Amino acid sequence: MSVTTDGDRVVLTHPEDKTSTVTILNYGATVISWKLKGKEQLWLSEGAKLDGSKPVRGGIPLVFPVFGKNKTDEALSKLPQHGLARNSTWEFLGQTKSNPPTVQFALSPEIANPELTKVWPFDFSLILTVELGIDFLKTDIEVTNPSKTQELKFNWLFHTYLKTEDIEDTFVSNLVGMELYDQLLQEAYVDKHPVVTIHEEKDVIYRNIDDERLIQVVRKGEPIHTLKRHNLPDAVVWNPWIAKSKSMADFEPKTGYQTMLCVEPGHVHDLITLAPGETWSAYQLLYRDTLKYQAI
Ligand SMILES: O=P(O)(O)OC[C@H]1O[C@@H](O)[C@H](O)[C@@H](O)[C@@H]1O
Repeated sequence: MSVTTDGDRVVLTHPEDKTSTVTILNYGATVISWKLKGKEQLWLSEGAKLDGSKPVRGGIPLVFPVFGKNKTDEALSKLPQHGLARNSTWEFLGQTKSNPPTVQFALSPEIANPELTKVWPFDFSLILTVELGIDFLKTDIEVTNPSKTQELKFNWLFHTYLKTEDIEDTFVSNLVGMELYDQLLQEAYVDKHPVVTIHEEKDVIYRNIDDERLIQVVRKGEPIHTLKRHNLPDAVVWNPWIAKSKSMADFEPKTGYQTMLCVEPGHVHDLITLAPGETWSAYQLLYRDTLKYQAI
């Protein structure tokens, strides 16, 4: 059986390779594990709450309708950091394909976290599609504005926590020449470094990255993760490092920053606006590839 439901979660197993699996929590429709030939690809805090009491610390939390804290849009500014998708229980719609195993989840105001839809009273329909390839994981999102009268303004971001054996031997490539906004320095500049290395807290938003750039996480010359994006022009690179890790109660072990890196594809540099009845879609594709250094 390539798809099984087990209480609060759904597990996909690839029919041609039982060691490739993905586990999705109904809460937040959060991917909490992706094993590629038995090897875990995602980082999940040992202190992550999986009971719906707070967003999952790790895996692939979903960020909608706001990235971070919005300070300008009257309604969005009332939502907590990163919005309501990751702290609402989504509806499991079922399996759409058996090979590669593919499932869908849905979220709408009728079932979203009522505390949050109260402060952000907009109609929306989200469909998340998760496809487990034998050597890839694809997460697709479709956002529809069902309203007949109101525009829908939102951000979208896949808050992907990637695993690495050692962050100090790891770099991110193919972002050279891209403009970024450094959330710690609170300034924007063009990144001229050939690769992105992590040796302190890193919290930067790369903006308007060329679609054809494959973002690669490389450890000791080996590309351990390759990220292909569609309709997601921005990417956050985040590592909390020592002090920030200590400040997050659900970030465990406290040395966990040494074995994780968030590379978060999204549309966050401005708000997407959907007219009544319009739909927007995007995907992230995580897979193994050879080294593709694109100094475009
Ligand atoms: O603790 P949260 O709400 O999951 O956010 C974690 C991090 O998420 C990142 O996307 C942000 O750029 C960081 O600023 C933030 O600290």
